[in-house]
Amino acid sequence: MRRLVLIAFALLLALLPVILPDSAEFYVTLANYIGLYALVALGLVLLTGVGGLTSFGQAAFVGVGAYATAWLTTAFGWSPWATLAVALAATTVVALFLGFITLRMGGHYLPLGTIAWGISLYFLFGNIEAFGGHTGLGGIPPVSLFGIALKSGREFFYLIWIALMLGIVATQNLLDSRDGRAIRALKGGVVMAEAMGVNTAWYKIVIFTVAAQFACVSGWLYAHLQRFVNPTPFSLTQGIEYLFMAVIGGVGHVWGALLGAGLITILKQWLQDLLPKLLGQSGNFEVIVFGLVMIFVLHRARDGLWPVLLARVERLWPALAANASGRVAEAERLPKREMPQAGDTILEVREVSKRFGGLTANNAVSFTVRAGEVMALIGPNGAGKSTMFNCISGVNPPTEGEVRFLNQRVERLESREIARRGMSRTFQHVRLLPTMSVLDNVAIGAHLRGSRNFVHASCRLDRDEERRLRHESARQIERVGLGEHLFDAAGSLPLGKQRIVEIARALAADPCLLLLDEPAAGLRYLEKQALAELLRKLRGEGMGILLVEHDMDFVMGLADRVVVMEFGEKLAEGLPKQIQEDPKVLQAYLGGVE
Ligand SMILES: Nc1ncnc2c1ncn2[C@@H]1O[C@H](COP(=O)(O)OP(=O)(O)OP(=O)(O)O)[C@@H](O)[C@H]1O
Repeated sequence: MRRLVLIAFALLLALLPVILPDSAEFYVTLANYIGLYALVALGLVLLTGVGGLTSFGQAAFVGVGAYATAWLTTAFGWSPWATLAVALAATTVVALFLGFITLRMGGHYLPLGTIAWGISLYFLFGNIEAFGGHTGLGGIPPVSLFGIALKSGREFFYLIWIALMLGIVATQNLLDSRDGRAIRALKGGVVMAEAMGVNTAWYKIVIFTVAAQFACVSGWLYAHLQRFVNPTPFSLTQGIEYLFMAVIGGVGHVWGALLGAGLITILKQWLQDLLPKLLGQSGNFEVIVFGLVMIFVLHRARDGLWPVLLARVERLWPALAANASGRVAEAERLPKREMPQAGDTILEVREVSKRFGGLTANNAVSFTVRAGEVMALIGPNGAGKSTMFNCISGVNPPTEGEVRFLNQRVERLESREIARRGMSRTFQHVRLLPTMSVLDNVAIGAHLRGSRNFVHASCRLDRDEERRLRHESARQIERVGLGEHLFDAAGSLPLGKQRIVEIARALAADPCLLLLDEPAAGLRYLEKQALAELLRKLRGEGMGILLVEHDMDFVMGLADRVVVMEFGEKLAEGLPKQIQEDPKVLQAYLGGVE
């Protein structure tokens, strides 16, 4: 049904310039500007809405696209299509340069950084003599398509809206892929994604560059529509307006870009006409009202208007609602990693210490884990167990000591590099992406088992691999007993089940060493038994399992060996029975447990 609505929308768009009379030229112009703005806002939906990276500087990239073509076509007589390629290349270079500098900054430094380069580029356009200074450049030739020069707004309409629709489809495809899951993890899930092997810095650069290129195409189109450019439309004010469009439309929703651009463009135009008449004097009153409307909308609909609108429409017309249950298609199994021999030492922790300022969370701790065994790390609260997990998995490297995984030192490697070698983990404080389905969350675990990149994803050339990744993820979810929750939002499950989803995610990586941080917390008796059964099975398949757990019955019934920690130090190590009888352990930790 959704497809039908889209086709109807596309038909309506295609007919618009034909059915509008000559007297309605204004509406064609308005539609052209909405299309141009929506293209920039689309980039911001990806960058800010989905990726969580706020940019006020997109107007500057619009300027790069506009000035590149204005200058090259007027000064050197280049064809506009050649300048498009150059403009995109120039934007990529500028975006990579600015991205490398600014994307490292967290918190409010990133938006400030984007403001800084937004202003710099704006003044650069105004101060380069070849660009006509603040007066600008005129005489830009029209774009020709199949020998037809697109001189009128009506002709140009098609070029703008085809570019926008292609952008929307490509962005939607991208978000619905392996790379899309990685991008969606950027907002609030960086540590988890890195531990699953995702190179988050790379994906930040990718979305930054893609958003810049959408802006550049918009600028290129703008220059050939107007046939004249000056720096004004590329100022910081316009950059802020683009951000408003994305936020008001619906930050995380691709169609929100179009809604936001449409609403803001029409509202501004309407207010510009209406307010001077109402107030009886001219002035920029629309800016004041516009600001107040923005605050009101942001207050009432934090995720923007698209989700609100969609929910309303779906209530009135239920057939339009997306099918949340979906289906996981059969697919060929992904190749499996070769497992080490059962009994081989796969992890060796040697004299590992971790200090946080004056606090020593781990002090010269050593132990090993073998393939095909369950090693439990136990100890009272604050003993340093989770810190040890972070040292081993590269999330927070040790201050001193060595961690050897599969006979190679890994203590200075990034967590994604360690994940690539076959270590996978869960977190004590569950790190799922709550609005994403259980299936999508688990598929992040399988990230390293795919190789198709964002270009393949945008063009839908990744479907075969994607089917295999989803099939494998569904298999792991079934395996941990959550088959009926495949399409539920991960955040809607009880905490105990969310922990199990984390185990499925870790298993989707096909690890040879599994690090589980309190997997049984929040589980009922039968669920714990099922979990213990699963872990025994994995052990039987040759997997090494390192387990932090407070439930002593669970640990003692499952573990092959136990390491006890207290105050950051190793207190004891041995078989569960030895540990249970060790007087030091009984006194310091187990106390009443017989
Ligand atoms: N990032 C950090 N910065 C400063 N101190 C930290 C940090 N992480 C852990 N600590 C401290 O290190 C000590 C060990 O904490 P850790 O979480 O490793 O213990 P734990 O054995 O896992 O405890 P629990 O069973 O309660 O999870 C605690 O005193 C904790 O406050």
